[in-house]
Amino acid sequence: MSRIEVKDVSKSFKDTQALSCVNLCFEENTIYGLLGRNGAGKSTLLNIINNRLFADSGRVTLDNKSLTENTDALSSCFLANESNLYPEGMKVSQALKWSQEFYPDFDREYAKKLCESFKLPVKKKIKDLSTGYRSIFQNIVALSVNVPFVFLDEPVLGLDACHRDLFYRTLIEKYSEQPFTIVISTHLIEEAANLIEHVVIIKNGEIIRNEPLDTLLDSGYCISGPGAKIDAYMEGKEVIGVDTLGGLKTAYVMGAPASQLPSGTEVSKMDLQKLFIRLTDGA
Ligand SMILES: Nc1ncnc2c1ncn2[C@@H]1O[C@H](COP(=O)(O)OP(=O)(O)OP(=O)(O)O)[C@@H](O)[C@H]1O
Repeated sequence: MSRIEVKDVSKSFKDTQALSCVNLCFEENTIYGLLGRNGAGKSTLLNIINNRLFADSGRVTLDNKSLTENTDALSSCFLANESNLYPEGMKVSQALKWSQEFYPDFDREYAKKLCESFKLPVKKKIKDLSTGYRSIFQNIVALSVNVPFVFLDEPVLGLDACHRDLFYRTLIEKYSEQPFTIVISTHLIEEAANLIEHVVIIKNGEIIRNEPLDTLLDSGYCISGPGAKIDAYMEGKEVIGVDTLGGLKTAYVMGAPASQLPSGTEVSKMDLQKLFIRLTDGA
C-alpha cells in the first residue's frame, strides 16, 4: 500500500505560523477533503507536499522516500493550483502536448475529450483564459496525468454551477474506473461532501480533525419534526444550528440521539458544513 506521510511539518512566514507540527497520512485510492477557513494553511501544506515550498522542519515521504530529495517519488504526485507551471504565452493544445513529456502516463486523448466536454478553447493562450477556464484547464491536466496522488487546491474556483457539476461527475467517473488518491481543498463543503471519503480539517495551521467522513458525521445528528416538539427536545442539548421550513424544524445536535425520540420526529445524518462551522469558528 502506497502512502504519503507528513511528519512534524512546520512552516512560518515572518511572524505568521502557517503550519505547526503537522502530522498526517494520505493513503492510496482515497478521496480526501482538506478543509479549513481562509488562511488556515491548506495551500501551504499542499505546496510543501509537492515540493513547491520548503518546510522549516519536518519531512514529507512517499513510501518512506523523501519527496524533497527524490524526483522519482515526486513524479507520483501532481498539484493543480492557481499557479500556472506552463509558459503563459503557450496555447492550451501545446500545453497538453507538453504534459506528455513530463508525465509519461498522461492520457492526451482523454484530455482532449474533457476539453470538448468543458468547451475549453484549446487554441487560446493560457494567459487569455478566463478565471473559470484556467481552473478547468488545470483540472483537465490533473485528471489526465494518471499519477497515484493528485492534489487539487480549490479546483472549482470560478467555475459556474454547470461546470462544477460536470467536474464532480467527471472526477467520480474517473475515480471509479481507475482509483487514485485525490486531495481536494475547497470551501464549497456542501458540494464536496458528496465526494469526500476522509476529512482533514486544519485550523490555524494545526490539524484538528483527521477521520473518515462517516466517523466525523457520527459526532452529531439532525433531528426534524414539528417545531414545538423539536424546541422541547433541544433543551439541555448542544445544538449547533437550526433550520425552519414552515412548521417543520431541523436541529443539528452534537452527541448521540436520545433513546426515546418524540413521536413524529426523524433522525438523520449530521451536515458536514454545519459541523465544519462549529469546529472552526473563532468562538
Ligand atoms: N508567501 C507568503 N508570505 C507571507 N505569508 C504567507 C505566504 N503564504 C502564506 N502565507 C500566510 O500563511 C497563512 C496560511 O496561508 P495559506 O495560503 O496556506 O492558507 P489557506 O488555508 O490556503 O487559505 P485560503 O483558503 O484563504 O486560500 C496565512 O496567514 C497566509 O497569509
